[in-house]
Amino acid sequence: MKLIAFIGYPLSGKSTAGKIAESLGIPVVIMGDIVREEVRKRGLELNDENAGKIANELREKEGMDAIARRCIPRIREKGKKGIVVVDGIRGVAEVERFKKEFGDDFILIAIESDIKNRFDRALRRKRDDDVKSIDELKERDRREESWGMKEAFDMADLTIENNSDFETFRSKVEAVLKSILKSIDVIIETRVYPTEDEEKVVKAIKNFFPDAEISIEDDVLRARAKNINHFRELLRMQKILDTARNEMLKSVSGNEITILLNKQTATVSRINFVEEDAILSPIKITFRLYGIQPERLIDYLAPETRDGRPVKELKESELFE
Ligand SMILES: Nc1ncnc2c1ncn2[C@@H]1O[C@H](COP(=O)(O)OP(=O)(O)OP(=O)(O)O)[C@@H](O)[C@H]1O
Repeated sequence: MKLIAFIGYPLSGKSTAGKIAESLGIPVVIMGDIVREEVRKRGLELNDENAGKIANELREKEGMDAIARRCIPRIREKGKKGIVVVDGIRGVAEVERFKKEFGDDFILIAIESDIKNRFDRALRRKRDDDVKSIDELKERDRREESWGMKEAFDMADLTIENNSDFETFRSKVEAVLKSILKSIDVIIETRVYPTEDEEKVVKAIKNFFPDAEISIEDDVLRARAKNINHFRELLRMQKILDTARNEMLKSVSGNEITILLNKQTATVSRINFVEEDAILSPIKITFRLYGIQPERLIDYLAPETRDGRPVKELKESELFE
């Protein structure tokens, strides 16, 4: 499952982005709910002062990532549909906790908004606890920075600007969320034996997926890629669409397609499907799909053929529409 979080200075538009996500049917876990529930559980009156106190107490007793940790079971429960937004990240410890728990499936989106725009919004919103002057807002920015907000902001995977009107913001957030909702992650894994040349194996992976981000640890190479078009091109050049189609059709499991490829031929850009290889570990490639039917990806990568030619070619835009 994918976990998305928005981070930004006060009044930048984080909750608004969460509401836009909700309007697309994406479940949202609100970190503040954890605090509010704790306030209620202790029989205290539910107000900002008590919420602040309890939040600080939880962080003091259980660590700066206390609230993030308590959110995880709820996120997993709501994440059965494949995607969840978590609203309310404040500090770097929370970002690190989610990164540790969800790895590359955690996507941090920064919302950038000028102080002047944020202050104008405070004046318009008039919530009791909203700032009354720009100096007060600067003070709040500093308080959030003391929790590591700036470091967290700098760790974001992407940034959305919110310095214009609401409709502009909505369309930007929707576009980003839709691209995450309908997406393909290529997850690659293979063993690198001490007798093998590490560089050669890395090259083999890049031959298929040039955008792969690769790491090697304890003799295991792991990589992630997004772009499948070079691989698709190779299937055509090698004229192995039928084989590829059959291999992939029999390897569908839920929202994943997993294939095994020969590592040695990969070093010369040749795609060879293999069963489990006893001597050299094959390259295991998993296409993990979000919002896309596996059969549709197979139609895109390796369409049915007649007389050696594709019966119908899908465009990339049709894959994601
Ligand atoms: N582009 C925009 N145009 C007009 N109003 C906006 C825009 N973006 C946000 N707002 C308004 O600004 C206010 C602050 O937005 P929001 O509550 O989403 O910010 P936040 O980052 O969650 O704030 P906080 O850190 O204080 O919780 C809200 O009243 C929201 O409706």
